[in-house]
Amino acid sequence: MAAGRYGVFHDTEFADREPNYDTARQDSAYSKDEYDPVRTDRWLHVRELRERDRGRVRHKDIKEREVVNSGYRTSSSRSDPGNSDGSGRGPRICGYSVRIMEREPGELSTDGSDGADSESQVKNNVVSKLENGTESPLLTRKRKFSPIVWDRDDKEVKDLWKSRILTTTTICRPTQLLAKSDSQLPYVVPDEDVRISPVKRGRSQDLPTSPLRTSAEHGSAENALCESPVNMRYSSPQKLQQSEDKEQEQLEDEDYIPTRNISASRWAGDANSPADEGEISDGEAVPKKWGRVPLTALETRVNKRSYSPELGELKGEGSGGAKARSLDSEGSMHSRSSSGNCGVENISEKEEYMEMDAEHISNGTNFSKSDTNSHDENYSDETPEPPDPPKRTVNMLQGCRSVDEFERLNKIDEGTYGVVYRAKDRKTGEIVALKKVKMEKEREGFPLTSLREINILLSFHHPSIVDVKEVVVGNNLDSIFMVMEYMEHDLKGLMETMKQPFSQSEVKCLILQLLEGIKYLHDNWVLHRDLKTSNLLLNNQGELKICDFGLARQYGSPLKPYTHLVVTLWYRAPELLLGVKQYSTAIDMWSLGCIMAELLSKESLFNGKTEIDQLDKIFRILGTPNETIWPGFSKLPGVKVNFVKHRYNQLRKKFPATSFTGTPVLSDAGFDLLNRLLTYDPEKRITAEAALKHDWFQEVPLPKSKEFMPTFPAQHAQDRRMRRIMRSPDPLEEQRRKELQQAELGAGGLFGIADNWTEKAILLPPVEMIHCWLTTFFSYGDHLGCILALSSAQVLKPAG
Ligand SMILES: Nc1ncnc2c1ncn2[C@@H]1O[C@H](COP(=O)(O)OP(=O)(O)OP(=O)(O)O)[C@@H](O)[C@H]1O
Repeated sequence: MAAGRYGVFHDTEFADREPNYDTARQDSAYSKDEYDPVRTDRWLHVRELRERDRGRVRHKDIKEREVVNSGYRTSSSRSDPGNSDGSGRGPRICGYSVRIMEREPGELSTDGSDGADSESQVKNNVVSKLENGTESPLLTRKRKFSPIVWDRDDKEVKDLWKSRILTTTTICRPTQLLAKSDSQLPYVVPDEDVRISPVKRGRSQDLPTSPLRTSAEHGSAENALCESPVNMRYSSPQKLQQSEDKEQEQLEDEDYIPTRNISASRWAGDANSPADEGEISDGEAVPKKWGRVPLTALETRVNKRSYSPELGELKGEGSGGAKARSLDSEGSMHSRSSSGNCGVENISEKEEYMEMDAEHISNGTNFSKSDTNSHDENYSDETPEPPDPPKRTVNMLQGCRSVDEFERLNKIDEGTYGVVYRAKDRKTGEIVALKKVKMEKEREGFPLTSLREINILLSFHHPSIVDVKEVVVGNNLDSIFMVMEYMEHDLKGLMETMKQPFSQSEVKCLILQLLEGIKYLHDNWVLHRDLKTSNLLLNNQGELKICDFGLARQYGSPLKPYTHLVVTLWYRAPELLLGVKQYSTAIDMWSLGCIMAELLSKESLFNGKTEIDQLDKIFRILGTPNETIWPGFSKLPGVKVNFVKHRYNQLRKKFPATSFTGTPVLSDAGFDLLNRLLTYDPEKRITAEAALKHDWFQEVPLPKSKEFMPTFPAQHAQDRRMRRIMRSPDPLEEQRRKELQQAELGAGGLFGIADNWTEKAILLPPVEMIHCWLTTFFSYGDHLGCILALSSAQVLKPAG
């Protein structure tokens, strides 16, 4: 038995808790030395070095991608990864040697099949693979992607960027950014020294070796492009360097932004092509679909001085970037024809583009003669201080689809950062979810939470992570929508409609998928930081997907201090509640423990009203921690008050092994997993990787296969949020409702005034809604829409 966590509590309740520590991350193959930044004589050497290293990195990236994505491509299908018969049976439960016992319908058999008629087939497909020593792709997945994440707390970043961020922001896929030629760059035109993101360059070198590091230390220009999709005004490199240094001094809670290795990104590929799935086809990934440029504002003033080293890089290797560039060449300053057809590759354009790029590379000058402030010129100059850069106006919206191409069906839900609609793609008929980024509170630009979310979701691709297909703009040109795959349910809403909680085998199916998604995130150095049942989506194919990456962020080693005000209270780890700022993946694992308990019992485990109350609720059930079970506990910032000493862990009472009273039951193995997830000491808390291998998933009842998961009536027929308000006594929800109703009064509609009215009305409790309808019913005249809107607003006021 572990000496740690529950040492002071009842022995019977804490059998063998020794955590599994052999789950250290696998660092990438990149060595530190290999990517030491080129610091001196930048522009005399940087191109040469970059080209040389580029080839080397690219080669590695492609190789890694092939390995990594070959697994994920399989798993990105609707069936489980590794399931070659497409039956959805996953390979994750491997190597069972369990007796066939009573099984729930759809429960996986001991060989990982679900016991359906194709059991033997699955056995062949899955088990033989394992016998051959081939691991599940999910288990062999290595950290690969490096999304662009705003790495400071929002407040900090905002303060820092106040003087920099324009009121408009550009959201681009990395390939789109790269695709821009010098003169095309309306986004960010960085210098070697101009770090657009609020990153401390020096600190970023503390990072473990990884593909992230590769690009972080290489050409900063391309990195900056990717790091910062925010438009900014430019000062001279020196000025910026000075201000940057100042900022560095000022910021205590500094984070780094490990920059991405673009060639490792799936966005080097085409969303439609195999490359979208991470495959490199003929050495070239074709980002047809993402040739569009999702932008938020019509016009943005940017620095004319530009440099785009990624152009040569991508072209040189013939990877997807070349085609992306040809697509994004629309609207460039080279008077390339703007076909408006974003999804069609124009070969001649591409060739022309490449020629220009070659010239650019060989001559060391910008290929646009008009771009007098080319990067090269600046830096080949003995005096690096350039004249104030001329500004230009660029149409930012070219190539971006309009939200009008979607037919709005209904509002699904409204969160803090966005309103989510169900909509239909008019062209394809596909049902999607549109998440509108809330802009009204963001006077200074694009919401950072949304930037984070878009960056991560566009970068990541995993069956357990909701897929963002593209970003589209609204008619006002100041609204941005994420087009996501549509999921029928979220687990919170679903459980509210269920009479019985999920069975153990169903919970196993859900938790396994969740663990796979979390493992993927953690392997890619991302913390979700807001895992909760309402952020877990479920479709009628039994697939679970994590959504809402607004609080997600990258982390590194050594850990940096981050804000502890993350994670919805009920799912917040004790170290966060106690003010720890250097936290890591364990915070997500705690949330997962809360989610597991909630799925089993259909009730939230710790539903505190305040942070203190939350801690109290945790301590009451798990016992009050102490130095023995959590070394360092007494020194935590929040441990100033004397907490009531609860000596016993009561968790087993909540989840007994057997029950005659309807209390949810949990086997010893299941209870062990739950305990390991809810371990106080974050160092000892189980990791996603270890949890995936936990015995609970290998004992009967086995996890249900996805296709045998129960289906539920679609929730989209009504506004999920309203339904929750009506049914849920959740005080947090109530508070949220009030805030949202306030916000609604000032919020503009998505599809015009009438729609706005609908939106407002639908948020109202029934009586008020009826009142609203009556009011508007008697309205008349040409300005009906306006009257309706006003009426609804008036009715809404008292409710707010
Ligand atoms: N792809 C999707 N398909 C269907 N429903 C979705 C989808 N994405 C989100 N939703 C619904 O919208 C709700 C809010 O979405 P999301 O959590 O992304 O917004 P948010 O503003 O970030 O919320 P929060 O306030 O929790 O941070 C979810 O709980 C879910 O019910």
